[in-house]
Amino acid sequence: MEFHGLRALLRPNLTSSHLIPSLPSGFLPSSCISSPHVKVLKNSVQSGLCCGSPRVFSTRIGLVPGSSKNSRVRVSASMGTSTQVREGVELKVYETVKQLGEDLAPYVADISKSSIDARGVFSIVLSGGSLISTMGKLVEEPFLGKIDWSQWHVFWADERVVPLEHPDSNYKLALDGLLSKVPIPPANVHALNDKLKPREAAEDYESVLKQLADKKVLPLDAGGNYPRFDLILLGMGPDGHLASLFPNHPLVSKTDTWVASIEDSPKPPPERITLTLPVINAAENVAFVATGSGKADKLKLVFGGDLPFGEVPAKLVSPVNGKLVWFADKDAVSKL
Ligand SMILES: O=C1O[C@H](COP(=O)(O)O)[C@@H](O)[C@H](O)[C@H]1O
Repeated sequence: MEFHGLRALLRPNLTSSHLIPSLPSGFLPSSCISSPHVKVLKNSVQSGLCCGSPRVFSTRIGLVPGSSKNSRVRVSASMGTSTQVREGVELKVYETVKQLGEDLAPYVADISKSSIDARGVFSIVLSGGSLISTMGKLVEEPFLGKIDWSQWHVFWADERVVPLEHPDSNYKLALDGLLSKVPIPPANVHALNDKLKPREAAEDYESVLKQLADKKVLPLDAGGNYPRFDLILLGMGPDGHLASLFPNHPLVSKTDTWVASIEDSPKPPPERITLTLPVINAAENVAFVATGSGKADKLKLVFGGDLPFGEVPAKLVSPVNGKLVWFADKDAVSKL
């Protein structure tokens, strides 16, 4: 499918207000965030005057996630800053992975609280890979005691089709690092049916989501087409993939299902299931966690100029009616 046609399909509500306005200073300053590690800068990002940091990363970009083709904006990131790249898209940069984890925990806890206050439940989608190790603070006080874990519903952005106790299982990774340490009702942890082949497993996972949509645990988006998760947490692979949506793979442009299967994943194991891109873009909140120099080349492309569709799948994440936050460490932004 041709790029603009697909983008319109993925972003049916796209209006000019979703596009980057011309920004004289190259970024949209916003009010300060009460975080020990992150400050939103006031027009001083590029000089590196804030936070006493001499190190400034910046890149001239043409098309940030979801922007219009003609938008031009400079993304700058220095240590300890939060830059509003455009309306609804924020980039937070940390000196260390530990500091990133200390900010990720209150971010998740705040969305959990506001979702439970508003709807009585919190739907959170996890990924595998390096993400889980950055979530460790959540199982410590004050978060452990403050979060209403009984209302959490946990899902996966992607899962490897292996037994749930297999070391490659994203479920096992989350169970060992997070879920076994918090009192989430087991019935609210929505894992892959590991007795099924990839295609059947994807269909089964989609039917679980649809049952939860019928029970109003998962609301649908404005068009009634896709589930609207409260929070989707994603990692980005060194090749720019997210979930199990790999560069230039046909699954990147799949829009007719909520969950899809893949049997030729370029990253082992080859058999997986994954949420499709429009489901990710229907979420209320999406956060990427990208750490390490291995992510730097692709992060530069995510915030850089136009690319052929699907070359860097992470670039296509742009919630239609939600917020996107990138949590990155200094190594990941080293090429911005
Ligand atoms: O295979 C996968 O990789 C991505 C990225 O992992 P990372 O270790 O580079 O952060 C992950 O988000 C996905 O869930 C997983 O299945």
